[in-house]
Amino acid sequence: MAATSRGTTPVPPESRPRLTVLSGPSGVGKSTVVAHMRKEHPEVWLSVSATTRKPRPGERHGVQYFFVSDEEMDKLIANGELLEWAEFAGNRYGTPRGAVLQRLEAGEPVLLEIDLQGARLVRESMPEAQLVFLAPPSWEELVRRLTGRGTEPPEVIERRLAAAKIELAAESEFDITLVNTSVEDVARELLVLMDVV
Ligand SMILES: Nc1nc2c(ncn2[C@@H]2O[C@H](COP(=O)(O)OP(=O)(O)O)[C@@H](O)[C@H]2O)c(=O)[nH]1
Ligand SMILES: Nc1ncnc2c1ncn2[C@@H]1O[C@H](COP(=O)(O)OP(=O)(O)O)[C@@H](O)[C@H]1O
Repeated sequence: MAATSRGTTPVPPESRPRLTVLSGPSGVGKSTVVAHMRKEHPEVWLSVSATTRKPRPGERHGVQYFFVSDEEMDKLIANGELLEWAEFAGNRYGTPRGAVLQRLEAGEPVLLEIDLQGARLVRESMPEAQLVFLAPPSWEELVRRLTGRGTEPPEVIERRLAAAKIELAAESEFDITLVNTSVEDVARELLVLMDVV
């Protein structure tokens, strides 16, 4: 039989790594943990979402997000191009479907960093996905991190903290909770959960 490269041979569904979803309140440290994890394990594929949020200083189109207009987001939704999408604190965010399915089919570990509403939608459409909740060591520490990041004005912080209360109350819907006390520890635990180490 002719040899086929790994990239072109779909891995049978039963031996594919599961899709992993990481959720948790804004400011808990999701991006920090994921960046730490991918520094040592770049093979972990992180989906890049589309968002109508404006870029923060230093954020680049196609890296942290695909920054799209309201009209472009309308089209992505209407054309069924998103695996899930949700409105969070006044902006829309969605996961491009095609890239995620391709990576899973190729047998690569895939990570989505999305909000609670998105995690619930993934649970419905892909029940085999594992849902991981990243929790802060305390409410006070969450407020400190979100405020200390200095990327949002006070009214946006208020909105995100209001969302955080709802998200923290939904922790039990997740398969596992990791408390973000140490970035290194959480990154390692996630790699274990994703079968990468
Ligand atoms: N449902 C959904 N949520 C997303 C997506 N991308 C990002 N989010 C979530 O949207 C929320 C706000 O993200 P962002 O504005 O980048 O703020 P940050 O997470 O506090 O840095 C976070 O909970 C993200 O996990 C997506 O594609 N779908
Ligand atoms: N374990 C931790 N201990 C202390 N500070 C942390 C920790 N994890 C993240 N941070 C800090 O908290 C802030 C929010 O982290 P970030 O990764 O942007 O959160 P999220 O992506 O969940 O919104 C950042 O300033 C980050 O440096």
